Amino acid sequence: MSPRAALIDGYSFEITGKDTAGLQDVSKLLAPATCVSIAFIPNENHDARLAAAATVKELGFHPVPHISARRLGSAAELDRLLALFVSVANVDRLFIVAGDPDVPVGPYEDSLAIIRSGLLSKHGIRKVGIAGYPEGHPKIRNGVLFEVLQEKHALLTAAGLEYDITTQFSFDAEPVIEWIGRLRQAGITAPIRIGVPGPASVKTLLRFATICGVGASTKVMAKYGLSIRKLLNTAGPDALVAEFIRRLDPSKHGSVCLHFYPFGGVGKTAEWIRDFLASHISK
Ligand SMILES: NC(=O)C1=CN([C@@H]2O[C@H](COP(=O)(O)OP(=O)(O)OC[C@H]3O[C@@H](n4cnc5c(N)ncnc54)[C@H](O)[C@@H]3O)[C@@H](O)[C@H]2O)C=CC1
Ligand SMILES: Nc1nc(=O)c2c([nH]1)NC[C@@H]1CN(c3ccc(C(=O)N[C@@H](CCC(=O)O)C(=O)O)cc3)CN21
Repeated sequence: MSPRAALIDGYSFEITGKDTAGLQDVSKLLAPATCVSIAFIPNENHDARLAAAATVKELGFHPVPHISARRLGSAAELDRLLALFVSVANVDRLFIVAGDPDVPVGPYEDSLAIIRSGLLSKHGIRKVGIAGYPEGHPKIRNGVLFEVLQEKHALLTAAGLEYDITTQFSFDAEPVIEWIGRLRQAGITAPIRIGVPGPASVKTLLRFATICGVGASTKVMAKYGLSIRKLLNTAGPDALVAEFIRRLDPSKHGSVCLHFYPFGGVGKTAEWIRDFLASHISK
């Protein structure tokens, strides 16, 4: 494997319950033991999330269920859900996020509340993923995001839990590279998974950008190959990933790899990864 492919080697992948059959179809294209996250989206229930985790495990991958703090009704619900993830899919890692609701439906306001609950250790969780926002968050001030990141670092480290940071997807490498540099300067050495979109139509990418609160200036859209006059065109992360390969320096930016958000296109994303690795392996 060339150093150019090192960024993509160790990549992770994200699905929803509805992508399970699609993942089965392309499972041979993905590296064994890939971390596959299961998003906690509002129109799916726990049964769908559990079935997805079980399939991910059966296919030889590591299931990484998302836990959305604000969408949980009670501590008992979280306790039961974690027990089920362990029993149906041997889950030992989770991605903990606050979630999009403006008002929490139950007792957990944010991901720190889940980390503090003690339930992770109770269920044998050893690795935790948390979110990072190189371009900020529409509802959370940058100062708060940074303080919370440092608090999570302190709490997770003190609890003896390994953790990594997955970034919100982005169409622009510049702010992501800058943000990684700032984190490293602040002494945060955790592995970072850079969120990148899989290949999808311009229409799909813009719809998900809206759903997830990700902005895209005209300049950034043009650089990524997104034209609002050509909504049916497909745009892939080729140039974005090439820029990361060109500019990331392991001695300065530490452990960094890619996290793919396929936005419904699990097959297309898996093929993109296979083709990318094939074209970089000998270079
Ligand atoms: N990056 C990802 O893959 C995903 C991101 N999200 C987004 O995550 C956001 C924050 O999650 P974390 O980074 O875990 O934050 P967090 O749990 O670390 O919270 C940081 C601070 O922001 C506040 N906050 C969190 N969510 C909020 C919301 N929806 N509205 C207003 N204030 C909020 C919290 O009260 C806390 O003060 C969610 O709002 C959502 O937009 C949701 C699912 C997946
Ligand atoms: N703010 C925010 N919320 C999230 O839930 C989220 C992020 N950001 N960033 C990255 C990932 C992407 N995730 C998502 C978000 C929504 C769907 C979703 O709603 N899917 C719908 C289809 C929506 C559509 O096609 O318009 C579905 O039914 O699968 C899937 C994955 C979860 N994550």
